[in-house]
This record gives sequence, structure tokens and C-alpha cells, in this order.
Amino acid sequence: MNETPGIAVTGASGRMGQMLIREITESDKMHLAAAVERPGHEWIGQDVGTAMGGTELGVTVTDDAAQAFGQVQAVIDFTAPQATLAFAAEAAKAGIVHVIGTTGMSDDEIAQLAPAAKDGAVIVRAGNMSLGVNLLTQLTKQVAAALDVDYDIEIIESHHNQKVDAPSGTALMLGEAAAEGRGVALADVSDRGRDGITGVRKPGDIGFTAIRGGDIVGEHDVMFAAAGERIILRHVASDRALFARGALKAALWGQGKAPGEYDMLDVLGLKG
Ligand SMILES: NC(=O)C1=CN([C@@H]2O[C@H](COP(=O)(O)OP(=O)(O)OC[C@H]3O[C@@H](n4cnc5c(N)ncnc54)[C@H](O)[C@@H]3O)[C@@H](O)[C@H]2O)C=CC1
Ligand SMILES: O=C(O)C1=N[C@H](C(=O)O)C[C@H](O)C1
Repeated sequence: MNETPGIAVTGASGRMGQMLIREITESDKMHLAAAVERPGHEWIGQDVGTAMGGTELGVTVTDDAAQAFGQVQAVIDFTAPQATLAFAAEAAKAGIVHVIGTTGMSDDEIAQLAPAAKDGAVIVRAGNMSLGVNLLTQLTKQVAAALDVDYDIEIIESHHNQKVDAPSGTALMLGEAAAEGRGVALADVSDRGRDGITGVRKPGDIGFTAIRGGDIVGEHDVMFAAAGERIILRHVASDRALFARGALKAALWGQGKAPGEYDMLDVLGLKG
């Protein structure tokens, strides 16, 4: 019998799902106990290892999240907003850790996670699970607090051509951090999707630009642009394993924690 925490991966066939499965099977601190895909997916009923083109892992892909979550200590979920909301409700019923990497959730959808956290799920959610980006949010907050509105803040993100949401979850985390540093609400100053005769830039706005192309894993710049100088804070991810390792860390960190909503700053001890 395996004494390490059992982990379920949702969206098992996805870019992050497969990366997570590889990282979990290589870890001696946890084991893969379930793999979930959406109903009708061609992998349902297959061994997840062979479906991925490798050796058998002894875990059959299922679309029954309730049953899968009943057998595990944590679920790691990089899927889509509506799927994540359904998984949060099931994680609450099972009383397990729900690590959420899914981005593109609206404010209303994020608010819908609260009942699950109240009812028994230990939710750890972040638009980016890497140490580097979470550190960058703290640096962004500090720099934004130190500079006045003569420094225009622009967030530029680049991702692969299959990404479906914009701005990225990371860009929004960085925008929130910059707004917090300035003591304003991001919703009041956010400038997204410029096109046509936009008028001149409003002082104090935080601008967002999204680039999509090829196989870019994820790149983020926070630019502070003033007359005569620019300060640029940059993070470049070159391997999705980075995000997967952060998610594994979160799944272990959440064991034994009280139900509630947490983020990667809690996991990494960077809050302050
Ligand atoms: N927080 C972080 O560090 C990171 C977050 N992401 C986010 O993770 C999400 C997934 O990204 P990718 O893996 O690139 O996308 P993907 O499209 O390759 O994978 C998504 C998977 O979710 C599955 N899925 C959708 N609905 C489902 C349902 N109801 N039940 C079970 N499975 C379902 C799909 O079939 C697919 O296999 C995106 O929101 C992305 O932005 C991606 C990388 C890092
Ligand atoms: O979809 C992706 O690929 C990524 N999504 C996350 C985001 O929206 O910021 C994290 C990372 O940049 C990769």
C-alpha cells in the first residue's frame, strides 16, 4: 500500500495535465491515483500512461470526478472555468485539497469558489504556480509603490497560439500587484484591448497587451515607462514543468490545512 498522498489530475490529456502526470509519477512524495477527462473524451476508459504514449500507469481515465475525488487526498486542476467550478463542489464534498491553475475565470466565477472553500475544500488557486512569477508580483508591488503616476505601467504577455484567454492569469496577477502598490483598484485603472482612435493614455492607467504565437510557454514584462527611462521587470518560462512542480508543492502544502482559499504566496511563504 502506498502511504504518500494520492493525487487526481483533471484535464489529464491537456498540455498541463500530461506534464502534471509526468511530474507526479517521478515524485516519491505523492502518487497518481486518478485521471479525469471530460465526458466523451477519447481517453476515457484507457490507461492514462498508454494514452500518453508511454508505459501503463495502472490508472484508468474516467469522467466520474465524484468517484475519483473520493479516492484521493488532492486534485490538481488545469482545465477550464466551468469545469473548475464543478470540480470545486466535488472537492468540497470529498474534503480534499483542490489546486486550481485554471485561468480565464471571471470575477463572478471566482466568487463562486467561496462556498466550496467554506464547505470543506482546501483551495489553492494561482494564475501562475512558479516561484519566479510569484516573487515578481512582490517586486512589482514594491516598484509600483515607490514610483508615482509619471511612470506608466504596461503589462505585456506572450503565449502559444492555443491559449484561449487574455490577458493571461499571470498578467492579471501582476496588474493586481501593481494596483495594490499604487493603492488603487485594478478594475478602476485597467486599460485592455486598445484599438482605433483611443485618445491619449490616461495617467495612472495600467495597460495590458497580449501576444499569441507559436509555442511560447509564457513570458511577462511589467514596464514602468517615464520620460527618459523605462524599468522592465521580466519573467520568462521556458518549460511547463515549472508550473507543474509548483502545483505539486501546493498539493502537499495543503494537506492538513483548514478549508479555505489560499494562493501560491501562502505556499511559498512570500506573503507580506
Ligand atoms: N496557473 C498556472 O501556473 C498555469 C495555468 N495554466 C492554465 O491551465 C489551463 C489549461 O491549460 P492547458 O493545459 O494549456 O490547456 P489544454 O487545452 O491543453 O488542456 C485543458 C484540458 O482540460 C480538459 N477539460 C475541459 N473541460 C473538462 C471537464 N469538464 N472535465 C475534465 N477535463 C476537462 C480538456 O479536455 C483538456 O484536456 C488554462 O486555463 C491555462 O491558462 C496553464 C499553465 C500554467
Ligand atoms: O495557458 C498557458 O499556457 C499559461 N497560462 C497561465 C496564465 O494564463 O498566465 C500561466 C502561464 O503563463 C502559461
